[in-house]
Formats: sequence, C-alpha cells, structure tokens
Amino acid sequence: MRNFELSIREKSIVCIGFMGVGKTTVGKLLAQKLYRNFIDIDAEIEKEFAMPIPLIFETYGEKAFRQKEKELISHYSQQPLYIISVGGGAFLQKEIQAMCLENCVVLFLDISWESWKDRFQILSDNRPLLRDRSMDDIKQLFHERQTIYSLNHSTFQIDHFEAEEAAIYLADALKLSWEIHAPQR
Ligand SMILES: Nc1ncnc2c1ncn2[C@@H]1O[C@H](COP(=O)(O)OP(=O)(O)O)[C@@H](O)[C@H]1O
Ligand SMILES: O=C(O)C1=C[C@@H](OP(=O)(O)O)[C@@H](O)[C@H](O)C1
Ligand SMILES: [Mg+2]
Repeated sequence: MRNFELSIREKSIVCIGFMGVGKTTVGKLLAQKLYRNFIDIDAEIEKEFAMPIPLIFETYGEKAFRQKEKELISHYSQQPLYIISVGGGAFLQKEIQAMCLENCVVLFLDISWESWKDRFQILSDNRPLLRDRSMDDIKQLFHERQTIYSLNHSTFQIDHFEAEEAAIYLADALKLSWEIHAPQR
C-alpha cells in the first residue's frame, strides 16, 4: 500500500531513539492503547536469523544485520496502522530515514544522558554495541546519535515517565492530533 492514500490517523508510527530508551516497551503498550498491530524490528530480525542479536553480530556481522533491518523496515513502513519499534541504529541508514519520514509518523523517544546512564547495567548484555565499551565511549555515541534522531515528526521527552505513563500520554496526544486533523463534516 502507498501512503499517499493514507490519512495521518492511518499512518504507521515508528518509534526511534537511543538503545534502551524504551522503544520496544512503550511501543508495545502504545499499540495496545490504540488497538494497533505492534512490530519490533529487532525481534523480527532475530526470528529471521533464528538467533539473538549478539550472535547475529558475531556470526554474520553488523552489515548483514543492517541489511535485514532495512528490508524489514522497508516492508513494514509501507503498511498502515502499525506501531513499529526500530533498533536505535536504524536511522543510521539514509534509506530507512527516508522511507519512515515519507510513509509514517516518526516519533522520537528522547532521554537525557543523566537518566539514561542509570539504565546501562540492565542493557549491556544483549546489545553488542554497548559491550566492552567505556562509559565515555558510550556517552560519545549517545551524543553523536542525537543528529539522526533529530529527523522526526514528533519528540517525546521520556525521562520522568514510567513506560505505562508514557504510553497513556502518547496515546492521548496522538488521538487529539487526529481529531484536530479530522476533516470537517
Ligand atoms: N519509561 C521507562 N522507565 C524506566 N525503564 C524503562 C522505561 N521504558 C523501558 N524501560 C526499561 O528499559 C529497558 C530497555 O527498554 P526497551 O523497551 O527494550 O528499550 P529500547 O527498545 O529502546 O532499546 C527495559 O528493561 C525496560 O523495562
Ligand atoms: O543502536 C543500535 O545500533 C542497536 C540498537 C538495538 O536496538 P534497541 O535500540 O532496541 O536496543 C539493536 O537494533 C542492535 O543492538 C543495534
Ligand atoms: Mg528495542
């Protein structure tokens, strides 16, 4: 389906942002609240390779991972009414940026470094790009990545929200924006 046929309320919503900000967790909750289908691109990649992400990186390399990421996002970004959580590195690829910005509503889940760094311990195990790196390196990566995340339609600062609260807020805000965009009767 081509999105020039889709109204704003039919477009899929793509959650972007740094590793661990909550794209998967909040995206899933948001989908429930909006009665939409949810897809987590990382989970789909793991299914396709039949192995967890760190093993995909070790066995096939990051390039193969990025290729599969692009294929899957290319497919899902053209479907209506999804909530799509992509990996934090997806927007490194210009084609992915373009597909998502053109076909979907891109929602950036933003977090400050101060809040993010407290989460590091629970994240590093299954995220190859966080393994064996110093906090200084990760801080640099965090700040470098802000440039790609600045390509979005809407930004939500998540620092002081639990995942459930964030999903409630986002669902309400989206519904309100759809009402405002609704055609006059
Ligand atoms: N708003 C939040 N507040 C606190 N912890 C959160 C929040 N959202 C997610 N988490 C936790 O942070 C970790 C990473 O969340 P996840 O949804 O996998 O992030 P992402 O998909 O952006 O990498 C999980 O353990 C999750 O429970
Ligand atoms: O930022 C990245 O480059 C990555 C983020 C991960 O997803 P999350 O952002 O959901 O952790 C996953 O796609 C992979 O480990 C690479
Ligand atoms: Mg995720």
